[in-house]
Amino acid sequence: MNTIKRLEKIVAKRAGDDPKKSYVAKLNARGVPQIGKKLGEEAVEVVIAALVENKKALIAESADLIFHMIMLLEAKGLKFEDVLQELERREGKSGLVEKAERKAKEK
Ligand SMILES: N=c1c2ncn([C@@H]3O[C@H](COP(=O)(O)OP(=O)(O)OP(=O)(O)O)[C@@H](O)[C@H]3O)c2ncn1[C@@H]1O[C@H](COP(=O)(O)O)[C@@H](O)[C@H]1O
Repeated sequence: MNTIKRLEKIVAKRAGDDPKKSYVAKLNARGVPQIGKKLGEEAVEVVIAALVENKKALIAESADLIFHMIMLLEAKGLKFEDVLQELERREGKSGLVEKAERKAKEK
């Protein structure tokens, strides 16, 4: 089983545990708005690490970001696999082409 899947299992298992004993349980108990807030903070920390810190810091902040993304997806009944499927669906289509098509539809 890969790392993401193992982590998802842990997050799902811990979600309803005692908030005093588990970070996942504690944040999960605060609901989607707080998980989302934390995710946003971690995204900012990734950008700061990329701009002014070293590669080790960027890796650590990226891990925090992905971990909290997994928590948010779990809270919404989704899996990382759902995101991977969307990325796979987009494979082979340039972002520039996709945007042009979307803009044309909006007209
Ligand atoms: N991968 C992670 C993981 N990554 C990051 N974090 C926590 O996410 C938080 C990141 O927030 P910050 O960097 O802002 O640090 P903070 O201490 O919260 O800072 P402030 O909020 O005080 O500003 C820290 O508390 C980290 O410990 C994680 N907590 C848990 N996991 C995984 O989840 C499992 C279950 O954890 P528990 O639920 O705590 O048992 C663990 O075994 C790990 O596998």
